[in-house]
Amino acid sequence: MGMDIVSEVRSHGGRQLVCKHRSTATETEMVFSVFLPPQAEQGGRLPMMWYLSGLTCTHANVTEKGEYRAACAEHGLVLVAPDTSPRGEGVPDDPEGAWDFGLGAGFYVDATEVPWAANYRMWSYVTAELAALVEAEFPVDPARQGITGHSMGGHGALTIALNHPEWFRSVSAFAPIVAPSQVPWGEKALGRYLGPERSAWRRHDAVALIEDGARVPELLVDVGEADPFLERELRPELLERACAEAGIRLELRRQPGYDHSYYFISTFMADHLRWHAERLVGTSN
Ligand SMILES: N[C@@H](CCC(=O)N[C@@H](CSC=O)C(=O)NCC(=O)O)C(=O)O
Repeated sequence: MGMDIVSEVRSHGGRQLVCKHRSTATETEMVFSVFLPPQAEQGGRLPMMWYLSGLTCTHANVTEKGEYRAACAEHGLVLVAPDTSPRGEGVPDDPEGAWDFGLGAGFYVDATEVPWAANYRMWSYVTAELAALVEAEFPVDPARQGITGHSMGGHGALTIALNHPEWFRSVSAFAPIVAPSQVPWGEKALGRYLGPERSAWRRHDAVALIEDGARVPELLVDVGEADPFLERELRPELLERACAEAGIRLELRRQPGYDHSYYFISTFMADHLRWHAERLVGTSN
């Protein structure tokens, strides 16, 4: 373990860091960002949020455009934003250079297929390696974690939480891909990373996980009604139906006029963080 701080800036009374480390999961150097709110300077361990990003993103998209720091400082939340794939020399990419697979598109799975399996291990990277590194390096309370994400990262947040509900007290998503097995982005990615046997995809598909019995108590999901990906790739109605049948409390908010961009995400970011803070802050184990 171990990491280097690449940059540090003061913001909202706290510290915005960008860090890098050598990952044993992906066998590459990985970069992530961490916001430490002002409360981190008072000692003690703080509740933390994971933000998982979408296709084409690095840690930088949400760090620069997500507008989360004021809310994190208000509520005393640490926010960690990982990259979305391994990168660097020798890491394979989509053969056609498409933006929905390969670099920037790790889909939060551990690939089993050649040539992806060597580096595309974002499930292990986020859930085990980075989680342990963050706990070792920063004043976070692992008993008070929330998770959110956008689009492919919303898929990651939902599937990680549904596989490990005991790790998270709160789960939300912005415009998530809720059923990758049933949409073009997901069929392409899961087919290539995990192979053609669709039963192996189910633990990486939020709707399939719920159909198979996975449970979280409640979910907050925002989607934009003007999102060009809504009907073909995101399909929130499938999550709505699965949650209704499973008895999961889903607050699905269809936001009129909003698209898929960080203009949408940043509009509702403070609202999500307040919702998480209500479940994370001021409570003990
Ligand atoms: N081709 C475009 C569109 C890619 C895009 O919209 N990416 C989204 C995530 S989509 C699902 O996971 C995104 O977050 N983009 C980054 C941003 O800063 O907006 C492109 O290449 O940009």
